[in-house]
Amino acid sequence: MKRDNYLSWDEYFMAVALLSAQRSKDPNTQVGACVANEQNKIVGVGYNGFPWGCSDDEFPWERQGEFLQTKYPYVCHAELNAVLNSISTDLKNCRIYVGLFPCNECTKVIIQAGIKEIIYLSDKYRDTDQVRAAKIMLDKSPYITYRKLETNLKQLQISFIPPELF
Ligand SMILES: O=c1ccn([C@H]2C[C@H](O)[C@@H](COP(=O)(O)O)O2)c(=O)[nH]1
Ligand SMILES: [Zn+2]
Repeated sequence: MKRDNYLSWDEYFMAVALLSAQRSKDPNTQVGACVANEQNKIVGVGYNGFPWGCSDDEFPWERQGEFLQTKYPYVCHAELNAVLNSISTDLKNCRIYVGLFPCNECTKVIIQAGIKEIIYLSDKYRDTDQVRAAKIMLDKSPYITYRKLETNLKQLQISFIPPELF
């Protein structure tokens, strides 16, 4: 008989997004994104980080202070990276799984890429103008929907210890 406690597709893709977020060097918010196509194949993943060649050790991770001395003008958002890292430029009918509700800039990228659904976990910035603007666009566009991930999972444990050593 097959196992019954396997991950659903939604849980699996969100777990990939959350695992990708673990690559982020952002000390405050680590965001991951995973794009899946209609065949449930992963076609792109990404996390928030500085652009290629911009050193994690040289660029600022500060949140406050003079704008150019903060991370905000430099960091590439997870969703942008997932779309840019994808194997195709046409993501029509794909879904994007994100740990954090996308900002307005990422939302524009997601809509323009042809992605049809956003599945998110946290909406911690719901009261910001960026997320409000994102939702205004999403609510107007007939081509895309969004929903919060429904799951009973609280956490997922991954062990690097081979089962025979338990
Ligand atoms: O749509 C989004 C919004 C934000 N991010 C990234 C950008 C930053 O690295 C962090 C947010 O930092 P705070 O310290 O929480 O302001 O999240 C993203 O990847 N996608
Ligand atoms: Zn964004």
